[in-house]
Amino acid sequence: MSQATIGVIGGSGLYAMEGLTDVEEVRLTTPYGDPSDAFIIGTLAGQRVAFLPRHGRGHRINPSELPSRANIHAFKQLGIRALISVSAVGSLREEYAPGHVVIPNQLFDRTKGGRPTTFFEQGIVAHIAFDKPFCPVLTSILHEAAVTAGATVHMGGTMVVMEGPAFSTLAESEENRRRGHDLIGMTALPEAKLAREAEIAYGTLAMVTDYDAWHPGHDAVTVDAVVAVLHANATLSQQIVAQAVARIGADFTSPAHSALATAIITDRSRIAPEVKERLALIAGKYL
Ligand SMILES: CSC[C@H]1O[C@H](OP(=O)(O)O)[C@H](O)[C@@H]1O
Ligand SMILES: Nc1ncnc2[nH]cnc12
Repeated sequence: MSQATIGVIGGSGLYAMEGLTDVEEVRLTTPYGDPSDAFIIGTLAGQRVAFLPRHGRGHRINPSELPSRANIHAFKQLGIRALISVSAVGSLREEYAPGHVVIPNQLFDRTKGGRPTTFFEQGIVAHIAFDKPFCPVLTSILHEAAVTAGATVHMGGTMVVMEGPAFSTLAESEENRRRGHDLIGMTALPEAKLAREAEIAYGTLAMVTDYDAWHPGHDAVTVDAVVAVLHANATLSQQIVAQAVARIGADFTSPAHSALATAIITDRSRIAPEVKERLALIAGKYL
């Protein structure tokens, strides 16, 4: 079975990773269905890295339909300890301009409740701590990497995750600003929550592509405008990822790696064998 220590999940505009050597393509299956696509595993900065395009090659899967449990389960099968998410985001703040990079430190859930958000169900209950939804260790590595790559980068910010796929109305965009949110996207949840349940450190490299709907001096967001900014910054995002990979050593540790130690509340003697089997990879050592 192929193994890697660092995962990269590419969002809009990032469907392949440059600079990988000794590349293999791996298709995985999981108890939660198939991941978004085959994984591309290769060596970057001396480390085995597994890349997955979140929306599939050709961008076929919408944010509500993403198989996030399958994706995270498959990263866990590969042995991933740090997962870098690259995401295209709208900005809700003047200072976070299109072309800039933001490393968010908070999430606010405005999805509509249809996305499976946990591995722990149907006979087992776990409540993970999620006050810090992004791994602080990985977050600071991503920040350093972005500085080194020469990006205009902002550390911190709250990303609101909306359901989509339509972009926000003007009223919604203004309300998100009144609430103090800084960025908007459609995919970081439940992905970040599931990564935490799987004890994988998770951090987001947010590529600002637009000012959403609120900015009086900018047109409403369109896919064409988002893609144009992403294309202009494609090399930059790849360089940041490469810099981050080089900084995530073999000894990388994160508080996320023990997230389940105090989270499972169910009486172990009452967990059915088939439930234990389904969760063997995610939580076996605690069951
Ligand atoms: C193409 S604009 C909207 C689309 O882009 C973002 O995707 P990702 O987070 O995977 O980069 C956003 O969440 C929407 O899915
Ligand atoms: N304005 C926006 N709203 C939601 N997701 C986005 N991804 C990129 N721009 C976005």
